[in-house]
Amino acid sequence: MTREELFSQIKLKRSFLCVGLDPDLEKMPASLNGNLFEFNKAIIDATAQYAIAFKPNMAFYEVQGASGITAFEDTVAYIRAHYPDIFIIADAKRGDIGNTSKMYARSFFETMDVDALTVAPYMGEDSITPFLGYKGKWVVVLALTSNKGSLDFQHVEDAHGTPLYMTVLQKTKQWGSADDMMYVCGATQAALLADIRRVVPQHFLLVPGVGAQGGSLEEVAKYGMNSQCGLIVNSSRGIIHASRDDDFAQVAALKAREMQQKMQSLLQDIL
Ligand SMILES: O=C(O)c1cc(=O)[nH]c(=O)n1[C@@H]1O[C@H](COP(=O)(O)O)[C@@H](O)[C@H]1O
Repeated sequence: MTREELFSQIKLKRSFLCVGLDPDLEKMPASLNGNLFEFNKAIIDATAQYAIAFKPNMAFYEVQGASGITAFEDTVAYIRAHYPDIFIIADAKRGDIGNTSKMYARSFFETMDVDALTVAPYMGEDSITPFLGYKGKWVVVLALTSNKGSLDFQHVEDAHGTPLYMTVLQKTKQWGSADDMMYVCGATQAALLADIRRVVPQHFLLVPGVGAQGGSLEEVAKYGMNSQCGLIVNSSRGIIHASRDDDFAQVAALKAREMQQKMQSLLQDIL
C-alpha cells in the first residue's frame, strides 16, 4: 500500500485507528476454547469499519506454538479476503545481521505477505536495508517507545546534547524514505512528537500507548499530525479486551467507534 492509499483510507473512514490484535487467552471468554482465530475474526468484523489498520503482535501467536502461527496466518488471510483495503502491520520487532534480516524480510513480506513490519534499529544500517525495496511494503523503525525502559537508552544524549532517538531518526531517514519507512513513537511521550516532526515531517508515525498505557489521543494529534495526518494510532487491550465476556466483540466495536469519532473531530482541520 502506498502513502497516498493510506491517506485515502484515512479520509474515507475519517479515522487513523489501528486495532492491535494481541489476543490473550486469559482475557478471552471461555466459550471460545482458546481459539485465537475465532476471537480475531469477531474483533476484525466488529471493528473494521472504524479502523485503517490491524497490528497483530507476534508474541501473542508464537506463545501458542504451531497453532498460534496458523492463527496468525489465518488472521492475515481473513483480513486480506474480507477487508483488502486495511493495512496489516506485523509487530515482531525484528532486525539482525544483513543475511538474517533478508530472511526476516522474505518471511514477513513474501511468505506472510503483511504490509509492514516493526524493526529495532540497534544493529544499524545493514540490519534495516534488507527490509526496503519491497514494492508497497513498509519498515516501521522503533524510535521513541512508549515504555518506561525507553529512558534507559533512547534518551541518552551524545556530546552535542542529541538524544539517541533523534540520532536514530536522523540516520535511518537517509536509508529509506517517507514512502517505505515509518517510525514507532509512543503516545506516552506525546509532547516530544513536536521535536520528532521537525526531523521527519512527512513520515507516518505508528503511535502505540493510548488506552491501556494511558497516552492521550488529543496530545498525539496536537503534536504529531501533519497535513496528510501522518499518524496511525494503535490500541490493543483497550479495544479487544475491554470486555472479557461473550459480548467482547460488541464492546470492542463500541470502543473502536468511540476512538474513530474522536479521530474524526481531530482530523477536521486537514480534511
Ligand atoms: O511496536 C509497537 O507496536 C509498540 C511499541 C511501543 O513503544 N509500545 C508498544 O506498546 N508497542 C506495542 O503496541 C501494543 C500496545 O498494546 P496496548 O497497550 O494493549 O494498547 C503492543 O502490541 C505493544 O507491543
